[in-house]
Amino acid sequence: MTTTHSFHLGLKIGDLQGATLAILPGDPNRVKKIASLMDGAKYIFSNREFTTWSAKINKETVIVCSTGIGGPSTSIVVEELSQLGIRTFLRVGTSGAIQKYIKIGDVLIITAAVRCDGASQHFAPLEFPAVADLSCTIALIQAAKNIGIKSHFGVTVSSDTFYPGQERQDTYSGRVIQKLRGSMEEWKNLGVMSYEMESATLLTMCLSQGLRAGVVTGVIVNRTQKEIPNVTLIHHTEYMAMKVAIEGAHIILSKSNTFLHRYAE
Ligand SMILES: O=P(O)(O)O[C@H]1O[C@H](CO)[C@@H](O)[C@H]1O
Ligand SMILES: O=c1cc[nH]c(=O)[nH]1
Repeated sequence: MTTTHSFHLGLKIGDLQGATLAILPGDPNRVKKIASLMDGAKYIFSNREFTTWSAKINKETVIVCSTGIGGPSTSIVVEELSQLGIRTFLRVGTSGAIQKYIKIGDVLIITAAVRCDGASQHFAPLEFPAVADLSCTIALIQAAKNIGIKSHFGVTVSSDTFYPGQERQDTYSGRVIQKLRGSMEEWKNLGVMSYEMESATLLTMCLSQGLRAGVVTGVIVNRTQKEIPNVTLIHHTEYMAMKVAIEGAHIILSKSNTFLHRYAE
């Protein structure tokens, strides 16, 4: 199915100039920053939490579009951009580490997500795994290496809420419902790296519909030490994750990368 105008993103097919890859930050304020790190950054449209710019990598158009926070708005972005021709999605976001060995400022390449969201269940039953595309994951790992950033790869939990779903106790009510008490310790013991809020929806949607998706997040807090991130540490970490996403896009679009192309075709 194709459409000429998207209801939420406000995009027309011509705006994409044949782009097949989109970089998806959560925060609309990150869109211009990401596009400006590439060639020919151009504002396209903004509506609600969805801001869209385009830019070029090696003369090929790449779309940068914010998802807002959480699965429901992410699912809208993936649906409307895939209707307009996008086939590869790279999420770039922030996350809270739950393993002691992960430091603030490290980047996490997400291979799979624990589906503690609601939106992904509208696309595939819970037994279906939220797994990243292998070629995107390899490209992001290579990208972090090229840039010289410390990266880890593994699983994240995607939660619908920032506070109780990630077992934060220091809240207005101080209450975490019984079902979620001890959940952080459990994920930690199972080797999960982090919490964030969109990957499960993105990865489930893409894997179940023949689309490619990869995820890189910058670690802005370590939950084994602290509940709330320190805002002064966020910008550098965000910047490093953005650099990895752009370099990853570069690798994915590079025609000389025969291994990735053979794998993806
Ligand atoms: O920085 P972004 O991409 O928004 O990602 C993380 O930050 C938000 C919560 O503060 C959630 O969207 C979470 O997934
Ligand atoms: O702890 C964190 C940090 C960023 N985003 C999240 O969802 N959780």
